[in-house]
Amino acid sequence: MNIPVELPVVYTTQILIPGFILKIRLETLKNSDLLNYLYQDLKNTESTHMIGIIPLIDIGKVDNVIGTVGLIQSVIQIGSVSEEFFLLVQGICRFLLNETISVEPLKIVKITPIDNFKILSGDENEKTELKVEFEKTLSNLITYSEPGIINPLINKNFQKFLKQFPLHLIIEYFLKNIIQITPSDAYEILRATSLNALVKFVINWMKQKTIKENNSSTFDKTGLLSLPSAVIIGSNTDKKKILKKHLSPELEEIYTAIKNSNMPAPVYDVIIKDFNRLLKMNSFQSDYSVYLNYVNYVVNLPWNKSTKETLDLEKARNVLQLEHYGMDEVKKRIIQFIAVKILNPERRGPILCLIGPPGVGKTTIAKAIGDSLNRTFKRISLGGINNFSDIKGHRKTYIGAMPGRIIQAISQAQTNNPIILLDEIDKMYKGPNGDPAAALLEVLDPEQNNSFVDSYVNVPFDISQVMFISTANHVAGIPQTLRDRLEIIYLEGYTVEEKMKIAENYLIPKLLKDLKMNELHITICKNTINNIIRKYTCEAGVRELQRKLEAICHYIAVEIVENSDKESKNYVITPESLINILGNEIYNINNVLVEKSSERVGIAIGLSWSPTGGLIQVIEASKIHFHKNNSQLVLTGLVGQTLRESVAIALNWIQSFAKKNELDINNCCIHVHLPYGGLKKDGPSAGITIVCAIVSLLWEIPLKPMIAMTGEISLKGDILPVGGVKDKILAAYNANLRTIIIPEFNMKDVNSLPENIREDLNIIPVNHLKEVLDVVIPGGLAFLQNPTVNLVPRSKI
Ligand SMILES: Nc1ncnc2c1ncn2[C@@H]1O[C@H](COP(=O)(O)OP(=O)(O)OP(=O)(O)O)[C@@H](O)[C@H]1O
Repeated sequence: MNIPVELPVVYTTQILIPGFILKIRLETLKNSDLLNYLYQDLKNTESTHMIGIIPLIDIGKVDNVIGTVGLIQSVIQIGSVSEEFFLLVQGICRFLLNETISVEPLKIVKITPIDNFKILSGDENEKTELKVEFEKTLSNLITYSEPGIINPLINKNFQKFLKQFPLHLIIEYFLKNIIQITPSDAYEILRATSLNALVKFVINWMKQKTIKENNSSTFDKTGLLSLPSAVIIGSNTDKKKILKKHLSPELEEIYTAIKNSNMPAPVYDVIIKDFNRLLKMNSFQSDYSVYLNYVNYVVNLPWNKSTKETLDLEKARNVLQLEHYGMDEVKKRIIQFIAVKILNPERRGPILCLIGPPGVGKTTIAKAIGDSLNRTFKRISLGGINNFSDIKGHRKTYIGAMPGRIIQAISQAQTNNPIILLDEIDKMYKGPNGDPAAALLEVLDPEQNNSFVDSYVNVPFDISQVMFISTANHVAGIPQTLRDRLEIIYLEGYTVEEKMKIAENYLIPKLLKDLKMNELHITICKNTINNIIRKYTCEAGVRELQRKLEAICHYIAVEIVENSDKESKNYVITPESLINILGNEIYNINNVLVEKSSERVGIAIGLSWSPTGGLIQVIEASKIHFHKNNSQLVLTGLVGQTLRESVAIALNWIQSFAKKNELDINNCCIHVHLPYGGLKKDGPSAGITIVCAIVSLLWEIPLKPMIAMTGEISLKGDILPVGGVKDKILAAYNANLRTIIIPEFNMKDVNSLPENIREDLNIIPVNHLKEVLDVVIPGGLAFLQNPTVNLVPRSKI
């Protein structure tokens, strides 16, 4: 195929690699010139219909920019006037960008195609070494990896497989059929500009998947393993004793493992003693299995096995950038951490703690940190733990004794320097059997953790090389002593726009890959994603959104399977089709109330906070003419004690304010309701919203439209600070509310909002209820104080 030397190029978040097809989503408005060009190009049968696809991460770079020449398979437009269109592009070959020829209307560049992937380069020694390493790593992978990674047919006949096919085809087979390519892998594969580099990539991948990689490589080097010298001297007699006795295959295996374990001398002595005790026991004795399991477990801990860490800023930046949208603060901190480690590899870094609402990517970014450092990743869920032994283990003599979670994670990782994620550190609590937080203190203390003693293992194990990262939803749930050891990074919820980008570029491609669905089967329009976010989810993160997208894919899967003849059909999911797939809209009620708030009296828009992030909480007030208890207030909407008190304070303040302004409100009964009656609500921050709703009702004037508010009130009308302001502002922003009233004390929270959002908002700081009323009442405070200043027509309740 002839590759042109000049090509129009586009930058895309997803990465196209040769031999693969990619569906690219582009905005029509921004890419209208490209669209016109493509239509002309497709009409012209002589033309080759090619464009260059360059990773967005390389935008602005001039040197060493590698892209892929893509053959346009089709241009998909949904409807006649659509905000977006899709390109189906097949990756043909890599290219090196030489120079930019023009920028407008299309970016055209001069390229040099790179197409040398059939043979290895370099001298013969180099080539043989690479081949031998590939074969050895594949053999290790087959022997030690978890089942299912490699096709069983290759497992059986891998020598034949290696002989039968040339190396470049084997590599291609790996890339297309075995490796689950992540975005950062795709970038690395794209930038591998020779067969040698691709082989190295596959070797590295196989090493990561080989559970006992370090174990086998130490065997292979010399075939000999030395014991610590102190033990050799001290253990001669032990050896004799052991050799005298005939060992069962089980014990023989443990003995070999002891010899090869490379454990420190004092530990070796302890274990040999236990092993000897085992030899003296009869296998029918009740203790026998306890000692057998114990010795077996301890011996197989990764005493001297560590993964070779990659400290490469460029690679780390790419992995973090390509696998997660946004999260700049965390990414910046990780890059600093790696830079410090490059300068001083011995330095122990801080323990990062990522705090944020559910589904904002805390766990997955921690995993990406593991990938960027090439360290094994293990997650320990601490949610619900209430026992000291969960962290520190039980003594082996207990019935059903087990090591603690930390040692279990290290044992599973089979390396002494994994990244361990302590997930949900705020959800542990103290139970009758001790405080797990106290045990964690020892784990995280750099002074103590080089000789951490798990009660089950009962000998010191050095966990100082482990990198701990923790996550939590609320800082308040973390015990103070633990909090002091952590470097806290806060993650905010996402805006609708950010969620859309995450859905388009991360969640949908990942889902289709996980479900092994062909990306060509399904097209989810931008408007559809927007509708799902607004009407079917109510969250700060993207977990619910991910579930809804998954539900759509499952729905299409049934269609594809039931109508196998339609397999090549592209299912387009439009906003209208959502009702069939996801059912009725779930979260639109609040939006309706928000929109109606400007037409009716007695409605104010408040902001509340829940563990899932900020929420819009409309508050309604209406008059009822009598109530059976002669009380002045009816309060509904599953409200708690603090909220109840806020309403009482609000009424009290309004009474004195009304009196001063000669309005008699003593003879009416007011009903205050907080919609979503099924959800419990509490807290003091609804104070100002309640006052505004009741004032609007009593003075019979609708509030100015689309103003959201939060703030606690005192009896004298002062506004007190509240919590969760950042999340609340984000919720207001996502609901298209751009004017937000907050307590002046909380203005510091506004600084940590992303700049583009801050600029788009009109945030009004207030100190007193009168300032609030001056903002929300048409005509301002003057209207309330002198109702004859009738600026707007009064409406009826
Ligand atoms: N910025 C982002 N870019 C790409 N994907 C994201 C981003 N944020 C979240 N996700 C995706 O959302 C899903 C949920 O993320 P994750 O499980 O890491 O959330 P979490 O913050 O750890 O939640 P929890 O507090 O409930 O444990 C994952 O599939 C993750 O990949």
